[in-house]
Parts: sequence; structure tokens; C-alpha cells
Amino acid sequence: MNEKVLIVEDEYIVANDLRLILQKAGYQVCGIAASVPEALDIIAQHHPGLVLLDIYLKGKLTGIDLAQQLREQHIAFVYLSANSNQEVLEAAKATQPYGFLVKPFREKDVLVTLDVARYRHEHSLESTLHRETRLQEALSRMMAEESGYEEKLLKMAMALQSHVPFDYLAAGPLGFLRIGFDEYQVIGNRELSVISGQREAALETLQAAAPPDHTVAWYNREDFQRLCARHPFRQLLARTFGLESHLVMPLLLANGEVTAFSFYSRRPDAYQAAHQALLGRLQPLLQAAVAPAVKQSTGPAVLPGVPANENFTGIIGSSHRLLHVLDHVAQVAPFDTSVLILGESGTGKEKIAQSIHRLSPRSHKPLVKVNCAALPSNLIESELFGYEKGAFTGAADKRIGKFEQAHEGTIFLDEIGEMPLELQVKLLRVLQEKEIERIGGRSPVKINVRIIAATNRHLEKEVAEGRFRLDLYYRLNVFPVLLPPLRERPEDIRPLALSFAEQCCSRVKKRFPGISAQMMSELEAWHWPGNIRELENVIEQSVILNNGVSPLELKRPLGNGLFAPPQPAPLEQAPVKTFTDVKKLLQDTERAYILSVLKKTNGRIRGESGAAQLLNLNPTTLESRIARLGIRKEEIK
Ligand SMILES: Nc1ncnc2c1ncn2[C@@H]1O[C@H](COP(=O)(O)OP(=O)(O)OP(=O)(O)O)[C@@H](O)[C@H]1O
Repeated sequence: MNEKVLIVEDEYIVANDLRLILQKAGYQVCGIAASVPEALDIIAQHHPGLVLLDIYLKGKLTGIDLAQQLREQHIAFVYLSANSNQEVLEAAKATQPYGFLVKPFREKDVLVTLDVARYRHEHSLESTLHRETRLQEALSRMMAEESGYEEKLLKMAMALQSHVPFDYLAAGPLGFLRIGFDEYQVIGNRELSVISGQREAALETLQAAAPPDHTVAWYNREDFQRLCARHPFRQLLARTFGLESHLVMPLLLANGEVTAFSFYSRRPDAYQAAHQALLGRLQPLLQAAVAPAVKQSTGPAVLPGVPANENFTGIIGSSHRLLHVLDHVAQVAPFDTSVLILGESGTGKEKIAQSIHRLSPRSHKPLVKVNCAALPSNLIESELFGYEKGAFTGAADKRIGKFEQAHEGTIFLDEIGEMPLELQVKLLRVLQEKEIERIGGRSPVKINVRIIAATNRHLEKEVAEGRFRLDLYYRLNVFPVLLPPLRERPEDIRPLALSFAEQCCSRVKKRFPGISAQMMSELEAWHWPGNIRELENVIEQSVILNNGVSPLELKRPLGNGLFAPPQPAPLEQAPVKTFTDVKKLLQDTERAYILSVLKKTNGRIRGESGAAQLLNLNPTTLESRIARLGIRKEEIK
């Protein structure tokens, strides 16, 4: 980022104050604008690297309107505001600023915020370029590999996932449905016919009727719904897989045919101009990748699922909301960026912190955890920074603090929202200076630590109410990861429950007799105020109270009897309204399909005419799918 700063502020005294502060610190102030048109003129002339932006300006347009254009031009901006109320913070935050300065500001706050903004801007540009180069190299390598057409496309799809997210990708004649972090099912017309309940011939007619795409475009929310209303095949895909947004990249082949990479997401607003621009740069590679199949038209095929990424071992669930979080984790893990994990208690924040560490180049160094809520405030400082012998009464020996223990590794500051204000200042200094001072120490100690912090508090509210420092918030919030509560990803309840039950049975040396259908539907209908930790406890209770023979039952009402679980509707009558209903229906359909094939083969999975061969699946994949869907031997008879 260059050092030129533009101040967009209609109160002259405030603007002039800022100019003096910035010039004293070595910045070059390239102009002061009181309205959006004035600001645009100065930007066109001087190309500032950073804009300080008041929200309310002269004229009709506000700072929030200008922010949109600044983003498109990759110019960093920091809001100036006299109003720190929640509503304004939310509206302005949606434009993804690099910081906020709340009037009246102190010189020190201005400089720290600018410093953070520069760091974040440089880091994000640098890492975007770096990641794109790595993607180009990976795709070229895959193209050169001696592998089959489908395998090549699947690998390319997986490499694209963290750059252009998707839950379903139609690449030329093949569809890839994401079913785990690194697990995809190839969907040809046969599979689509089973899952959607449409005859194959009907699907072919719909596909043939769809006009080829000639322009690259993306469709979020209502735009996607309008597109689906015009394209019955897309509508069918959207309904079948619960898709809510779409990006299409047409590819013109040497023989004049047009094919496409069509990305679909379950999130309503997954796509934006940056995705389109990236795909534009990758177009020659993607064109070459789909070309052979169009010539030879190998037709749909089923590939074995790729085994789940072992760095996420222990993280159960494949809801698109969890997978979206894991994508972010995989993106940020290799860098030293600070990460702030936000989420209710028991949602798995610590597990995510462990994955970030495991996936980082620091993985062979320590991951040190500090629970800021568990320590009395007078002990946190010595716990974090250590002390010298004789620093206070009782300090008989020198003690190394957590930061020093984590040197070259990662420190996980859990419940950061509980940290007392006076310690927040010290933490900020550690982040800026990268050194700590032991209590009673004479000279600072250099440390190299990556910071991951977590909280279940609404930190912006804490900032607005004066309990959390704004400057520390911006230092920590470089890369926020938001973990959704369990009630917003109910698809994960079943696999989590089965996995906890199995682990618990083996811990207490009991046979795992499965979970009764009644208990499972109660679990799936519960709203889980205590999230995954509560689910773990419920399962443990029922394993302990179980006789080891009959399937697990709920022996106590959920919520310790405080809340009566809502009665789930019987499956046949369950209305399909929400995406969760669609997912559930899909899972039930897949389960019924696999079960019917298993019945045909009398439970035989492997070998000639075994279920795996009939389903065109790798036997190991089928076995893991049987486990995931909770199909029991007794049901096959
Ligand atoms: N996706 C997951 N798969 C398997 N187990 C999980 C998953 N997420 C969380 N858990 C388990 O749930 C429990 C709670 O998780 P964790 O301690 O990471 O939550 P947390 O959000 O850090 O909670 P708190 O805010 O209370 O510290 C742990 O036993 C953890 O192993």
C-alpha cells in the first residue's frame, strides 16, 4: 500500500486535526474531501493507498456509498464516525472496512488503526496473489498427470473449492456433489435420477432443452430464483440439492462446441466479481481440462469418494455451514495471520483452533492454550508473561509464561472477551512489538507466536459498551471464523451422535447397539442450547444407563426436563420446506437406495455382483457411507 492518505470528512476542524496527526507520523495527505464526488476526483488524480472516511458527508451520497467503489478499486478504507451505535456499526461493517475510528479520537488510536489497516491490506493482497499462483501451478500439474478424465476433473474441482466455493459443480458432462470436507460424489444422470425421483429420459430431455451459456455470469438470491424459473434443469438441480446461488463460466472448445464450468452453492450469496475475474484468468486451463470428454463423451461415471482430509480428523459433520468454516480454516492456516474464532459455547471453537495449528507450518511446535475466563484477573498476567525470581512475594523461582512456552508455535487465547481491560493493553503491545516483559523483568523478551483467539461474546457490542478495546479488536479480528450453532446445522446431529456413542461405548467397554429411531428423532428435533458439548453429554448419559443390548434410548428428557422436545412429524408426512428438510430427504433417499441394494445382495458388499459393484462404488467408500447413514445389519434381512 502506498503512504498516500485521503481524508473524506465534512467537518473541517476534525479533518485538519487528522491531517496534522498523519503528517507528523510521516503519511502524505493527498487531499481533504467533504463529499463523495470531491473524493472521487481526488482519488482519480492522486491514487491514495488509504482513505479515512466519514459516514455522513455533504450531499446525498454517504461514506457507505463511496466504500463500495473503494473496494472495487482495492483501496483500503477506515471509517470515521461520531456514532458508535450498533446499527451504524453493522451497516458500515457490511462494506468490510479495514477499521473504525470513533470520534473524538486520540492520536495513538488513529496511528494504530492505520497501522492495522495497512497490515491487513498488504497481507490480503499478498496472500491472494500467492494463493492464485499456487492454484495455477497445481492445476497445470494436474493437467499434466497421467490420470483418467473424471479423476483429473475431480482433482481440479477440489483445488478450485477454496477459491470459488461450491456445493455442486457441473464440469462439462460431469457433476460433483460435495458430501464432506474433501469428499465428493460424482453425479451422472443415473444418480440424479435416483436422488431427484425423475426418470433418466426426462432428465435428458430437460438437459437437451437448456440453451448453451455464452456469457460468464453469476446469480445470487432472487437472481438465481429468476434464472431457475427460466431453466427447468437448473431448477431441478436447485431443488434436489438445496442450491441458492450460481456462477457459470462458458468454455468454447476448439471444435466450436460450448460447454461450461457451472458452480452452485447452498449459500444465497456465494458469488461475486472476484470469482468471475479469477475464472477468467484460469479459462485456458479449464478449457483444456474439459475438452477431451466432449470429443469422446465418456458419459457419467461414479468415482470413489476421496478420503476425508486427515488434518480435520476428529471434526465430524458435513453440513455445508461446517464445510464453509473448514474452507476458511484451510485458507488461513498456512499463514501467520491472527484468527478470531467466534461462536456459542460448545460449538467446537477449540477443535477449530487445533486444526489451524495442525495445518500450519508451526504444527511441530507447541500449541499452548490459555483460558482467560478460568484465571482470576490478578493471575492472568503472570500466567501469560511469566515472572522473574523475587518479582513479588512468593515468587521463589523464575517462571516462564504461556507466550514464551508457545515460542515459534501458536497460542490459543480462549474466552478472550473475558480479559480485563488493563491486560488488553499489554496484549496489544505484544501483538505490535512481538515481545513480552516478564513481571519484575528488566528487558523485554522477543517472541514469535501466532495468535488464535476465541470468544462466545459479541465482541463488537463489548467494544461499543467500552469493555473491549477497539484497537485490540481490530488487531485480533484480521481473519474472523464464525462457527454456527448446532441448531443451524441439524444435518450434523446424526453423524455426531453416532460417533460419540461409538466412542463412548468403546471407552466404557460396552457393545455399541445403535441408537433407537425414537431417540435419534428427538435428538434431531432438539435445539441444543449447549451445542455439541451438550450432545456429547446426552449420549454419554444414555450409554451409561443402557443395558448394552438394546439400542440406546433417551433415559432422561433433553434439557434436564426443563424443555420438552418438540414432537417430530412422522417422516412420510414431513413437509419439505427448508433446506434442512431437503437435506434430510436426500439422506433418507440415499439410505433407502443403498439399503434396497444391500437387501438384493443379502448384505454382501464386496466381490462380483456385490453391493459396491452394483452401486459402482469403491467397497471402502460404500462401507463408510453405510456407517455414516447408520444402516444396521438387522435392517438388511
Ligand atoms: N465437529 C466436531 N466433531 C466432533 N466433536 C466435536 C466437534 N465440535 C466440537 N466437538 C466436541 O464438542 C466438545 C466442545 O467443543 P469445544 O470445546 O471445541 O467447544 P468450544 O466452542 O471451544 O466451547 P467453549 O466456548 O465452551 O470453550 C468437545 O468435546 C469437542 O471435542
